Parts: sequence; C-alpha cells; structure tokens
Amino acid sequence: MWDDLKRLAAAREGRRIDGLFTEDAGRAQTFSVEAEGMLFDYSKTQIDTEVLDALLDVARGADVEARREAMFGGAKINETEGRAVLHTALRNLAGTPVEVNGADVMPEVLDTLSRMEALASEVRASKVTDVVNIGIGGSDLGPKMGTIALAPYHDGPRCHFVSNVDGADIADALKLCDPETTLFIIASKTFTTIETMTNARTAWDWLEAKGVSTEGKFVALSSNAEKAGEWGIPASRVFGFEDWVGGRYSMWGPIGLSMMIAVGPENFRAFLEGGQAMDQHFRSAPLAENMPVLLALVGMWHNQVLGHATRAVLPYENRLSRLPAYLQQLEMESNGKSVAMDGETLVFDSGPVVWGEPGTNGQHAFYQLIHQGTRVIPCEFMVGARSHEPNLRHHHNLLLANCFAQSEALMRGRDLDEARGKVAGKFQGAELERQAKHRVFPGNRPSTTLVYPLLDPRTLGLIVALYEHRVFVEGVILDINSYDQWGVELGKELATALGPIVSGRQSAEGKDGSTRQLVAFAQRNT
Ligand SMILES: O=P(O)(O)OC[C@H]1O[C@](O)(CO)[C@@H](O)[C@@H]1O
Repeated sequence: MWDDLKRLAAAREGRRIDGLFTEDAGRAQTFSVEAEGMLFDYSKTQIDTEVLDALLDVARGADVEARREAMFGGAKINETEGRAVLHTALRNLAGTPVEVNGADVMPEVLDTLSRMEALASEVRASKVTDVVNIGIGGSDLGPKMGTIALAPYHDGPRCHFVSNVDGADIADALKLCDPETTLFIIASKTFTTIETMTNARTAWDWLEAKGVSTEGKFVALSSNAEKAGEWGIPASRVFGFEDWVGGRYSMWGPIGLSMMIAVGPENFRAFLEGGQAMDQHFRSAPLAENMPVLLALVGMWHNQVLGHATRAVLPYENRLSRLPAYLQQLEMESNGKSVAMDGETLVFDSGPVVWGEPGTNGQHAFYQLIHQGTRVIPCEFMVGARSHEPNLRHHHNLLLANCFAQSEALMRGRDLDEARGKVAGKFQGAELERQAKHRVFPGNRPSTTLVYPLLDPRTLGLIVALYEHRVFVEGVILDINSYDQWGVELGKELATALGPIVSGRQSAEGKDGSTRQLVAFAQRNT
C-alpha cells in the first residue's frame, strides 16, 4: 500500500499544484468537503483522484470504519493500558447508552455534567472573582485554549491557568488574586503529577499564610477521588471521570470546569454539541466525504508518503493562539510512537512535529522559512468567515485576505523572470541576476484551509473533535496505540531521582559527566 503511494508520489515529483487548477476547473470543489457548516479545502496539494483513491484504499485496508465503531462502542482499543477510549461519551448529550464492561456509563457522565453545571452556576453567582486552574498537559491545555478561544462569551470570573512547576507560574498568578475571593481547581486525572501537586500545595500554603481558611476554596477534577480526599478535598467537591478518558481528550468533561465557569453552562453545552455533531459526521459520512478522514489522509500523504517531517497549524484567529500548543499534545503525545500494536518496530514514520502560531503574527516571524527555506512545510490554515467584532470588519477583511494570500503565495511562488521584473530598473547585469535570485519563491508548497462561519462554542467543539478524530484515523492506519504515552515516563523517573541530587542531599556520583557538570554549575550559582 505504502509502496503504491510512494510510486504515485515519485511520478508526481516536480508537478506544479497551480497547473492542476488550470487542467481541472472543478478541482477546488473536487478536493474539498463541507460538513457542519465548515469547509475543508485540500485542493492546494499534490493530491489528485488517483492519489486520493489510493489513500482511501489505505484507510479501508486499515479497517478505519470498523475500528471507529469499536472506539465508539467502548472496546478496549487502548490495548497497552487495557482501557476503552470514550471521550466521545462526555459529549453524548442525548445520553444514548454507551457500555463499558457491560454497564452503561451515560447516567454517571450526565450526572457529573449536572453537578459541574450546578457548581459553575453557583461560582458565577458568588463573590468569586478569580478561578485558578492548577493542572498540566491535558489538564491545562484544553481548558486554557478553550477559555481564550471563547473570550467573547467569557462573563464569569477571571480564569488563570497554572501548569509549570517553575514557581514563577504560580507566583505570577497569585499576584493577581485576592485570597478571599479565589477558587482553586486542582485538575489532575491521576492526582499524583508532581507539578500539579507542588503548585496545589503552594496555593494551599498561600491561603494559610494570608490567614484565609482553605475550606471551600478547592475543587478537584480527577479519576482518583481517593487521593483527592487524602489531599483534603471532600467528595462533594470532587468531579470524577473514568480511566477511559485520556488526559489529552479530557476537556469535554470535568477538566473543562474552569472553561464552563468562564463562559457559563449553556455555552459549554454548545461546545459539547459541536463535538457531538462532529462525532455524528465522522460516524456517518462516507470515507471520501469524511472531514476527519480526509484531514488525516492529507496529513499522511505529506508526512509518511512525501516525508515532510513537520506540519504547521496556522489559525488566522487570534483567540486560537493556544490551539497549536493544544494540538501538539493531542497529536504528538498520541501518535509519536515507534512501535506498532503488535510490538514490532514501525517501518514508516509516526506522527509529524506539529507547531504553529496565529496569523498574521507568524507571517512576520517564521513564514520566511516556509516560503523560501529548503524544506517543505505543509501548512494547515484556518479562519472564521466572520469575527466577533462587526464594527471592525476592515480588520477581518485584512485577516481573511492575508490567510488566503498565504496559501496562494505558497502554491504559486515567483519565478526568476517575475523576480527580475521586481528589480529591473534598480539593478543591471550580473547584479540584477543576483538580486533577482534572492526574490524567487519556489512555490508548489502544499497547504489546506479550514473555513468556519464564526468561532463560537459549537464551532470550537467541531474543530477540537475534528482534530481528535484525525489523530484516531492516523493512529489506526499506522497501527499504533494513540492512547498511551509511555514516552513521558523515563524523564519523570529521572527527574525524581535527580531531585535529591540537585538539592545537595545526595551525591551525583554515577551520573554521566554532562549531568554532573550541569548539577555542579547550578549548585555553584544558587
Ligand atoms: O492529569 P494528570 O494525571 O495530572 O496528567 C497530566 C498530563 O501528564 C501526562 O500524563 C504526560 O506526562 C499527560 O498525558 C497528561 O495530560
């Protein structure tokens, strides 16, 4: 299968993407899909009908549809941890039964949602001015990204997100808070993560140092109610979720509480509805018209087939400033694996490096390399047709123009003749040639564009679920487990071992020369 695709890729080497539009007037429509009011256009890539068919064959060959139903049906597809993967149940507002080990999980999911809504409403109506979410990774990135994204709907207390074990993070947040009117949300699936537990303890100590009672000031979001209880948070203030919700897929449930407090339960429900609508599309649309499937296949064409090692996510939506960071965890923690389900080494590349920044800012920072660097970086643009600032329509028109211009420029490029025209009159002879060469853009650089009507809560849900399912499809085709993260363990273990060495309670004997040098230098300069 991969060989076929590699052959198709080789046969297309050097072929111009812009030429494909000249050959086929209907290309834009053929290589785009609309779903739930969003348009995903992947026509500015080398993909043609033959390539698309081959990619769809790969998806069929990997049994994407059967695996998808296994996931939604509660099968334990996270085989290395023996767990189901059911974050979709958290947005199953209809409550249709979803069974794990023969028991319907929906009554508890909906009950927890109601409890969250009651607490959120209570907090929003109270004197609480600041909410501090203390969590890291999936217990931070989702609610933080979502709260920023939904700023126009944010009418609840201020929200702060503390994640880093660097004391600067919590110190800076606490400076902005009044101990009397601050609520701390300790978000940790395991309730053992060292960064989160350290920050939580600092918050507790801060309240005590200010002479303010800790009672009622803490809420826990965790699968480990026992640990939360031992830590001092009563069961009534613990919002639980099961092990079938992966950390990086958890913003739909209790981990989304800070976002719910910020924007209100109704808007949070609209976010869930968006996710659920994307689930329905993913489950019912034929593969060739299935947005997450196509997003995945385009990604695999660029990464696994053409060998482009990174992909840039470029939202032309300032409020999606944290989406690239969110997607880094979602995609790289999920699909950054070297071993297939059967334990054998992968024979092709796993997921790409995902990175990005909002446009237009990125244009003035790293787009130079995207346009003229020696490596090809497939770009994923996204933009809303409308903004929340109708009186600033001229800003939005500029934003749209810039977004669409970038994908056009990446595709078209500028040849030497055109470049000569740019400098003619200023230079002559050999100097004109030299100057012109610097102004050549190779073009033929692929990109996709997602356009949605407006970044509202429902649309945010659609976008997040779209990317979740893209990760799923890529993982199934790669035959890896997208739902474990063993790769983060070793660093954690070594950090635990280095703690006493760094603080001078234990010798660095036995460590490698570099580590010993780093520790010694830090100690000399404390
Ligand atoms: O919610 P927890 O258990 O504190 O974990 C935080 C994060 O740590 C990780 O396990 C990786 O270190 C992520 O998968 C997770 O989102």
